[in-house]
Amino acid sequence: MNNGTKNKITVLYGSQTGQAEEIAKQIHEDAVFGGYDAEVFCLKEEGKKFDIKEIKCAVFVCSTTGDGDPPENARKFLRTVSRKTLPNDHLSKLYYTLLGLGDSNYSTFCGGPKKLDKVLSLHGANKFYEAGFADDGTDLELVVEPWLDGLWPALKSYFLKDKSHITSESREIINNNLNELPNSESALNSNGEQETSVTDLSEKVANIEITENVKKLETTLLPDSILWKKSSLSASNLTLPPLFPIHLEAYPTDEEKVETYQKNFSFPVACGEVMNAHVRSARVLTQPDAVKRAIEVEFDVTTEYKAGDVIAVCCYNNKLDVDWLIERLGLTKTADQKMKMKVSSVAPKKKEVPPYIPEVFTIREMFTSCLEIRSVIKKPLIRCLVESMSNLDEKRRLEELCSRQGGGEYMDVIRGNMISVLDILATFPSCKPTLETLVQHLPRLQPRRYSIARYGSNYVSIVFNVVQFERDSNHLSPRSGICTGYLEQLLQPMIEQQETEISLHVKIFPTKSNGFSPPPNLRNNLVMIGPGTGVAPFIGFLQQRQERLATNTEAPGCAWLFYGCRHKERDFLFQDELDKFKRENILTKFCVAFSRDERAPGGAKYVQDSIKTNGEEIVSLLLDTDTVFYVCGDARNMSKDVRTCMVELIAKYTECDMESALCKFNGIVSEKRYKEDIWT
Ligand SMILES: Cc1cc2nc3c(=O)[nH]c(=O)nc-3n(C[C@H](O)[C@H](O)[C@H](O)COP(=O)(O)O)c2cc1C
Repeated sequence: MNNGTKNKITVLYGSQTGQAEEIAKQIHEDAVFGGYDAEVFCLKEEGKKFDIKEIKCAVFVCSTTGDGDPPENARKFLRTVSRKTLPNDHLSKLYYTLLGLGDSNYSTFCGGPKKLDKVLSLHGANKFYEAGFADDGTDLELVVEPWLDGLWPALKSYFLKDKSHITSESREIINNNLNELPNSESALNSNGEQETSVTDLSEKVANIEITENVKKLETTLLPDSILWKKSSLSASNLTLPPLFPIHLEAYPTDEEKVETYQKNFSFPVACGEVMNAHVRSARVLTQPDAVKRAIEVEFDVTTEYKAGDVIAVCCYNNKLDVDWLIERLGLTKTADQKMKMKVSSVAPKKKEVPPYIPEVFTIREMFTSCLEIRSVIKKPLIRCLVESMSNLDEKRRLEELCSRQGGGEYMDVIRGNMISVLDILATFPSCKPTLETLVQHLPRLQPRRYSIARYGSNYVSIVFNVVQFERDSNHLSPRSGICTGYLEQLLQPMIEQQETEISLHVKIFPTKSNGFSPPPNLRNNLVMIGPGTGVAPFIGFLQQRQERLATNTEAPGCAWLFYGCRHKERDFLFQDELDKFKRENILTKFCVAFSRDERAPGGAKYVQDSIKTNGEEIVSLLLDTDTVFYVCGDARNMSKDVRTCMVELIAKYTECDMESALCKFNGIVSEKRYKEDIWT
């Protein structure tokens, strides 16, 4: 990749929850490694750290938030460059490319980066490499990796050649790269976009689900063979990704150790300090025979929260996983010694120790609280692991999995089974990576975000389901989700004793708004759709409505909740609270669906069945500009089914075809009257 001369690249990012920022910083690092004179800035630093009019070659990485909006830290930049007083071609000296991040579960896919792309080109900027739009709803890597593979040759051409030819050439590069992947749907069209429609999405999701179920079964039946699955590449020549040297060095120290979580290094999503919140109470909301266990935990807080706010919980890796990893790496003897980390003296300039690694740490603590040891392993780390292997068969298999030719197998075997570095270490005994390799390659352990349910001047509560994964290929105990497993284990003594004498603390912090907050006026009609733990934020919405109603003088709009769970007697969350809200007319309408109970004829199974039953009224609310719809919960099925249901109802009750109904529905979304807070 070394480009010989010091050509200058500026990487600019707009990021709401940190993914675009992370990718931008990686591009910057790779560019420096490749010999470019590279710099990286957040878009909000325009006018302070960089001046867009002075930049000749920029790589933008930008995500989407809210309903197709640019991230908060990109908005001022967009306003600045599109100021009416500026000449139309004021960016004509700028050559740029753009990587957009979005999620096709949302109705305006990649709205933020597409806006940015449009604004840049409207003001005369020239594209030297086709934009890529990556989908967090399926897998960002599907587009990010081939886009990055194409970026370097495109940059090289840009610095060498006549710029006017570059766009079509680079489009070819990225499409060729994408076509190598199993999911050729991801190839970009001539506008560099991935288009999706409501129906495309539900088909795609159905297919993913079927494959996932098959894979789950394979995982359970043939745990040891997932990574050894017969490869079609056994006779192929392989092209491996570049091998980045390890530039970190850990060494023992006698220095004093100060207890900090990830060195108190800031989280991009934070909008306030991390606090060690005291746990006021914890209770299980479901019955013991429920399929999923839902827990509500209440924290004492000093920051005032309001309905619709989201908090982040700092979590820790599972102790069994950490112990196993330490033993597997042969680090048992040194695991509790005080260590420091430095950049090795032979490393290229500008390399640094990850800023979230504490000055003085123990290996055990670092694996517990700093690194994602369970996240899906990425190709650059696999490439590094290859170097550490002595067994040739094992080595070849890992080479296949990280090779360009093995793109399909990587997606299928590694991503499809959520294979982590632990699984690789368990399957390939000759793999012996150093501690430094893992610190350099494993991502930072991220806090997990939860919408607040109940709130008061000095407390908030959140609700979570304990996520259970079937089992692992490495014979460790069945595992839970990282954060929900951590919370469940921590809270268990309090749950069992049903008292608050036990003193527990959890590190939490407030996060930037995601736009999912109740309408400003009580006169607005409110339609809430939240099955399962998706009901949590609506408890806060209803609590706020109750407070407003107590002092209100104007006529309030309606408040309608569609809720769903499996069994009335087992997992009906907040039943007492919701019944009370209904009795007191704070909730004006309440529809509940039970998916696994014997139903009376016509009884609803899913929320969308209840919505259909009330179709005419729902459509009149959709068309009423005083109404806001909120959907919270599962992105894979529920949110898509509800959206399809809304479009079908519009078609039926306004007597139009599906295309015009979809158009009307999209209009409602862009008016920000249909909001979603969904997760996969
Ligand atoms: C609250 C919220 C709203 C979002 N809204 C959209 C959206 O309207 N359209 C879209 O394509 N993606 C949307 N996304 C998906 C993000 O853009 C995607 O997950 C991206 O990878 C996040 O990158 P970031 O961490 O740099 O912000 C949304 C994500 C969140 C959490």
